[in-house]
Amino acid sequence: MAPTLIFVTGNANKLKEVKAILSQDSSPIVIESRALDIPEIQGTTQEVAIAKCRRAAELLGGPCITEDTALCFEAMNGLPGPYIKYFLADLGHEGLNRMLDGFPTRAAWALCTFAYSDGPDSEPILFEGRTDGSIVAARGPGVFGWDAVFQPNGASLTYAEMPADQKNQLSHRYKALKKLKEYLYSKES
Ligand SMILES: O=c1nc[nH]c2c1ncn2[C@H]1C[C@H](O)[C@@H](COP(=O)(O)OP(=O)(O)OP(=O)(O)O)O1
Ligand SMILES: [Mg+2]
Repeated sequence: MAPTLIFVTGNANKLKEVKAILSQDSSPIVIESRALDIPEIQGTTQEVAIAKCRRAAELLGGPCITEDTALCFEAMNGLPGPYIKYFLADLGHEGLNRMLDGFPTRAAWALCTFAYSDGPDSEPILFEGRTDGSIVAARGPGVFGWDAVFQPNGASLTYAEMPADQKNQLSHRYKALKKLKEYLYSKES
């Protein structure tokens, strides 16, 4: 039996991608979503992910997964990282590009951290996926976050320009979800 998991997120685009990535598999994990507004602390990506998942498990009173996405600029030692949501909201695509003007590199990486908790009394476990690329002038539809300004290494398209299946085969989210899936299946057997 494929496990049913509650994915706590307020982001409809994340949910859509997670469902699409899971459906690439023959025995998919079934996701049910819950949009709870959970405050996010400051700290490393791991600290932010653990605190959010722990709180989600407390609120639900049972097992759940959460996901945190960071966008890290090499020129800034990994910042904005987990704070990218606020940088994007205030600066937009153009402002993110301008942040890197005058720096020697526009290299960046997208980092996805899934957290799994067995319930309110367990410590969340983390699964990370990273895709390296660079920050470019926006190309493609501005539907999902910073997709239009992130071009993975080796690709000629930004995340936003790629067909969904292409992004879902190389993305930070795909790589992290693969590790989570392996963990859940090994736990079952
Ligand atoms: O693949 C992605 N491609 C482009 N943009 C993305 C992606 N994944 C997350 N994003 C954006 C959403 C938010 O502006 C920030 C992450 O913040 P983050 O706290 O993880 O997401 P969120 O608050 O929207 O949803 P949640 O309720 O799951 O915390 O980067
Ligand atoms: Mg969030």
